[in-house]
Amino acid sequence: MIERPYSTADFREASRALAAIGQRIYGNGWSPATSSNYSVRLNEHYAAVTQSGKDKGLLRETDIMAVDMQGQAASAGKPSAETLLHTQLYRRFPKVGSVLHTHSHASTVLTMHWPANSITLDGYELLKALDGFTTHESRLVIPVFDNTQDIAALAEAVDAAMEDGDASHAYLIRGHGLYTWAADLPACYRQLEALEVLLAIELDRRRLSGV
Ligand SMILES: CSCCC(=O)C(=O)COP(=O)(O)O
Ligand SMILES: [Zn+2]
Repeated sequence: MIERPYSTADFREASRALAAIGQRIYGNGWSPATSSNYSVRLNEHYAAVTQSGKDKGLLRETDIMAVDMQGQAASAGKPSAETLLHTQLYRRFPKVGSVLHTHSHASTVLTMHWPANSITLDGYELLKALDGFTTHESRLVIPVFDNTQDIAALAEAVDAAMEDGDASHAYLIRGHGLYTWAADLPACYRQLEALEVLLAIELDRRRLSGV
């Protein structure tokens, strides 16, 4: 029997959980038209990630595969085209256990209409859903990176920004979407939900105030 470099039970559990969370995220409208990718760390060297091009509203356990931390396939399937954006986070932060990426209406409009290189969420009670935030008197600065089809270059740019201390919980890619990460999948989903709702609120506020 061939020994896998990760536990089969961990891979099955991660696949089951990712399929369920994908359907939930799709239901919120944040992963349309096969967009988005999701992952869970299996151990120091491997992660479970969505295969490329899967319909997230119909996501099944068999749509998940294993990759190493260089983004290379470690089980059957074609990994997400954006796998390097997941493995960059796992490599940089040993305590990160899950990464979720979405393509919401709010993140797309906010980053396309306003040319700023960051979006600040300030004073919201819902910020307390994020790890490390204990009061509404808080501020989260979310960096915005320009979109590119060169995912390796984008992963390097994100890594360089993190070396400078930017991007504590999430970052945005202009006209593309949101990446967020946390210690495990439930915490990452909670954070994603808070951020997507806050980005939608931020968009509404900007529209109402005509800025
Ligand atoms: C149809 S969305 C374009 C690709 C993308 O941005 C995305 O999130 C999905 O890519 P994947 O390879 O993970 O399916
Ligand atoms: Zn994407």
